[in-house]
Amino acid sequence: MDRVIRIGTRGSKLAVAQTETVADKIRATGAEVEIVTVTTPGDVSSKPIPQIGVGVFTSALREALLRKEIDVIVHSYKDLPTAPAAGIVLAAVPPREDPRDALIARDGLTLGELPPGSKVGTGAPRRTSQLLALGLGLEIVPIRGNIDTRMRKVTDGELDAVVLARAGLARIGLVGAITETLDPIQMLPAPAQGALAVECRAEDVDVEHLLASSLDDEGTRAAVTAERSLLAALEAGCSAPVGALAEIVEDLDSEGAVVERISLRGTAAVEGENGAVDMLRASALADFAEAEQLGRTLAAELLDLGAGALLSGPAQ
Ligand SMILES: NCc1[nH]cc(CCC(=O)O)c1CC(=O)O
Repeated sequence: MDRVIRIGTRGSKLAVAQTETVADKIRATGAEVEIVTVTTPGDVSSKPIPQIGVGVFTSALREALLRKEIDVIVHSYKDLPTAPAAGIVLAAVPPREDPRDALIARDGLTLGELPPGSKVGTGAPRRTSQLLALGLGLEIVPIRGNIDTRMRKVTDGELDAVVLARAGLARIGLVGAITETLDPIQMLPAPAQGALAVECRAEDVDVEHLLASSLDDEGTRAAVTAERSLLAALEAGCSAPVGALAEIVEDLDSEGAVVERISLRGTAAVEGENGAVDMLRASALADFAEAEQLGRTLAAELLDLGAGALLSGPAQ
């Protein structure tokens, strides 16, 4: 590569940390890399995400990419809208971090140890509905802001606990604060949680190849494709009460040879009786090459169960 590759990132500690890991991998190929910080409306406003609009964090970066102010974007994959962006390709999906959600509670408590009435902070309808559906009598308090701000609410005693993505905490060196990593049986992560999406301009073929060869992980791409296809087929976005987790598992084919397949679990929150929250759940297995179809199949099953009437807005 005979030019400097400019990677755009949001200014948050998490965004910068994940951009630096990607930058290091690209530098290892011998290419020269520069990191450019782009401020997005989502960083400036403190309103709840559903009010600012989906994709607030990504649009500003994508506009800068198309204006050629930057050449590469590193996104938290789960924050991307499901609709494709014109002129932009997903050049690489690097190996995923642990996709699970994590609890950070006072006094080292786990979810089951929090007494009824405990205040748990989260701004995500998906986390809110799954927490409420556990029937623990928790009081969900809407919060947002970066990871440090959310954690401080527990240290300050304003909240008993917060729920955050384990991957984000790991990337900024804070896994030590986790008091429980939540089992996906209790809390299915957001589609693509823990994964990164590395984009470039569609016409920038040299950069696309460099990113694909130095960063892409086939297994992560397949898993995330299945999860996001489920989300898209439910016509839901990144702030929907939808959880999904795909895992690559070993299975035997009809001749007894070991093959890799994709196992997908999904959940969607709908309004139950008397304003209660019902979590619909379903699972399915498919061949490795059928990720996209697997997501659609599972979405169809959830729709059959009643997922057409997803809880809307922050499910408080
Ligand atoms: N919506 C904010 C956001 N986007 C990505 C992550 C964490 C890292 C990841 O999931 O890749 C977070 C914070 C969180 O949910 O705790």
